[in-house]
Amino acid sequence: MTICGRLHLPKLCPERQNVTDINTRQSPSSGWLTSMTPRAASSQVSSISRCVSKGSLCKPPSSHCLRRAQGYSSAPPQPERKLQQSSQPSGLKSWQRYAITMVIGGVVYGLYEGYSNKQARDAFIPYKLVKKDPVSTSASIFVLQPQARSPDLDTYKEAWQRGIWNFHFKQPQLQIVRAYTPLPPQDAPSVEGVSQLRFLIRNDAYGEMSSYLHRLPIGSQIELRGPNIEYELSPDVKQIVFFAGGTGIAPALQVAHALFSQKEHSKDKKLHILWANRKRDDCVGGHSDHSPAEPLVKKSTTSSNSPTLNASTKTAASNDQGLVVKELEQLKEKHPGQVTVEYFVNEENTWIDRDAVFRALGRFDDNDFSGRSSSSQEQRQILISGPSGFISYLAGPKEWRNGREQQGGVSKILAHAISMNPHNVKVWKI
Ligand SMILES: Cc1cc2nc3c(=O)[nH]c(=O)nc-3n(C[C@H](O)[C@H](O)[C@H](O)COP(=O)(O)OP(=O)(O)OC[C@H]3O[C@@H](n4cnc5c(N)ncnc54)[C@H](O)[C@@H]3O)c2cc1C
Repeated sequence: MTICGRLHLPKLCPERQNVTDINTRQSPSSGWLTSMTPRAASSQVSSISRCVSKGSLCKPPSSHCLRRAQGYSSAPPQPERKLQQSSQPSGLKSWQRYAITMVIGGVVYGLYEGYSNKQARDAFIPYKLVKKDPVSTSASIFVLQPQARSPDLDTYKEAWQRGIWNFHFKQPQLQIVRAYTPLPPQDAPSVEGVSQLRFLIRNDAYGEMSSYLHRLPIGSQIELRGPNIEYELSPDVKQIVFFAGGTGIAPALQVAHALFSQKEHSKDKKLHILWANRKRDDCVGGHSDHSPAEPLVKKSTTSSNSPTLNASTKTAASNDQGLVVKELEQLKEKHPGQVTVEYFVNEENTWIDRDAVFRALGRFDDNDFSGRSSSSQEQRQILISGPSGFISYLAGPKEWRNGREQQGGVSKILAHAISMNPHNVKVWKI
C-alpha cells in the first residue's frame, strides 16, 4: 500500500491577491520567482548580459552581477586598475561570452515564461451565473459562462484529461476564497471549445461563501481562478475504488471523465463509486449496483424507520432521479460493465462501514493485470473525497506539515480492509 501526496500548483500568497481567507490546503508559495516582476527580470537580463559581455571576472558571475542588477553592493569599491583589467578580453573568448549570454538569457526567458503563465493562472476571471439547477433541497448545479475575458480553454482541456482539479471562487465583499470542483461537461462531443462550467455546490446556511453563492441571482458575476490540479491520474491506472461523501461526488465524476477519455486501454478500465449522503434527497432515484445477495449493513435496529436495501430499491423503482444520479446512470450506460455505483444514505441507516469497504476492495480484479509493466500499486487506486470528517472516518485524517496539508497515514476502516485484502493499492485522500 502506498499513501500519496497531492499535486500543488504554486499560488500567489492571498495577501498579494488582496484575499484574506482561503480554504484550499495549499500554502502560499514564496520565493524569488514569485516576487519577481517582468520588468525586474528584463533589467536583470540586460545587467547580467552587460556584466558578462564586459568580460567581468565575476565568480560566480551570476551572484555578483545579480547584486549589481538589484542596485546594491556590499563589496568595497574596486580599484581603477582592476576595472581596466576586466574590460580587457582577458579570460573569456568571445564565443564563450556569447555562450554564457545565451545560457543566462535562456534561463531568464524560461523564468519569465513560467512567471507569465503563473500570472494568467492566478488571475481571477469574471464569469456570469447563467443557471442554477436544484439537485436537492440543499445543493444546486451552478452553470457559469465566461464574461469579457475568455479563459484559456486549452488549459481547461488539459485539466480535464489530468484528473481532479478545482477553481477558486472569490467572495468580493469579504475577500474570501473557496475551492469548488467543476463537473465534467455534459453531452459535449469534445471538451474543446466548451467554455461553460458547472459546479455542484452545497448550500450551507452558516457558510460564508456557499450561502453567498446560493443567494446570487441569475446574471450575477462570479470571479474564478484556476485550474488548480489536486490529483493527477496516471495512464497506468486500471481500476479505481472511489469513496465520495456529499459533494465529493464531483471529483469522482472528474476521475471517470479522465479515466475513460484516456486513449490507451480505456475499455479495460473500471471504476467503482461508493457515494454517501446524509439524506435520500441528495441522491433520489439512485440504486446500488451491488449484488442483491449482499445486503447493506443495517446500523441500528432501534429506529422504527430504519430501511435497508429494500428502501433504496424502492426509491430506485421511482422514475424520479436527481441530477447527479442521472449523470451517474449516463456514465454507466456509456461504459457498460465498467462503472458501478453504490449509494449510502445515513437517514436510511446505510453506511460505508467495514463490510462495505471490504466488499468494495474485493472488486479489484487481479485477472486484469497480466502483461502490464507498471506496478500493480499504480494500476489499482483508492480515492477518498469529501468533508474532512468523512476522510478521517474512513482512512484517518490528513496532516499539516511544514505549512502544507499532507496525506497523513492510512488508518481506520480502510487500513483494516487493506490488511484483509491481498491487493497492492495506492491510496489518495483528495
Ligand atoms: C479542493 C476542494 C474542492 C471543493 N469542492 C467543492 C464542491 O465542488 N462543492 C461544494 O459544495 N464544496 C466544495 N468544497 C468545499 C468548499 O470549498 C467550502 O469549504 C464550502 O462551500 C463551505 O464554505 P463556506 O464559506 O460556505 O463555509 P465557511 O464559512 O468556511 O464555514 C465552514 C463550516 O463552518 C460552519 N460554521 C461557520 N460559522 C459557524 C458558526 N458561527 N457556528 C457554527 N458553525 C459555523 C459552517 O456551517 C460550515 O459548515 C471544496 C473544498 C475543497 C478544499
